[in-house]
Amino acid sequence: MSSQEADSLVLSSDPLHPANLIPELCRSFYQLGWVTGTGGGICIRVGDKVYIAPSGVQKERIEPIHIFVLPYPQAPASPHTDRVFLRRPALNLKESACTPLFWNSFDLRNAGSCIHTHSQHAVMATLLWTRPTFTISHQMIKGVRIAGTGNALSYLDTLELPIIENTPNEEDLKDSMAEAMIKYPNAPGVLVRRHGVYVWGNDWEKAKTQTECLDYLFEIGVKMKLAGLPTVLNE
Ligand SMILES: CSCCC(=O)C(=O)COP(=O)(O)O
Ligand SMILES: [Zn+2]
Repeated sequence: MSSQEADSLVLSSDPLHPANLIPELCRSFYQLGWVTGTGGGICIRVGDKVYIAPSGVQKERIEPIHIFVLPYPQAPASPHTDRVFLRRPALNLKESACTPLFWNSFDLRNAGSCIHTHSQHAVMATLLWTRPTFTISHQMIKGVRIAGTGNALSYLDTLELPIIENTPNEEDLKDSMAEAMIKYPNAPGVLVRRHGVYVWGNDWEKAKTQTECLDYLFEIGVKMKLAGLPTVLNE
């Protein structure tokens, strides 16, 4: 593929093209405090193409020409096997370090999008819930989907979200995230202690609304815990 053809994968006048959406969504996530200080982000998969932002850059200033495009599926990359790209930015950029974790959402949940936030609500939740899961019930948040079923969590259900331990080694985080996703098939996301959360959806809209719902529940859950209130009734 020529570099002109490769660039055409990220240049579109359609505002809903993933290469236009990722910069726009990252700007709004920055306003929410989800991608402060370069961490966090979103990837979008449309069929056999995955669109990913660069690593370690101000996420609120990304432009379409900064977006990486990878084929899906592809053999898992390791330090010894290079990742395959359909398009790389001309600048000296590297794809998001979250790429292996985003891949978990495609491989294990057939996701069309995955969001990673460093929201302080998520981080506080991982500090106040010392067990391996965050739990909350009896909240009028109707948008939380039970992964795999598409059904919404009801007022009476208890949301249980796994918390994995953070590690400086992203390969370890990939494996423990995958283990948590297998152990908690209904969970719509995975919290990472002292770090943030990964949330996925069938498409970017669902990943975004899931993340909004979960962030609301983290925030209110943290406030309830700090006020000495139980977050799960009849526990
Ligand atoms: C184990 S993933 C470590 C990277 C991370 O958590 C993060 O938020 C960095 O994101 P980037 O897209 O800037 O590589
Ligand atoms: Zn992170």
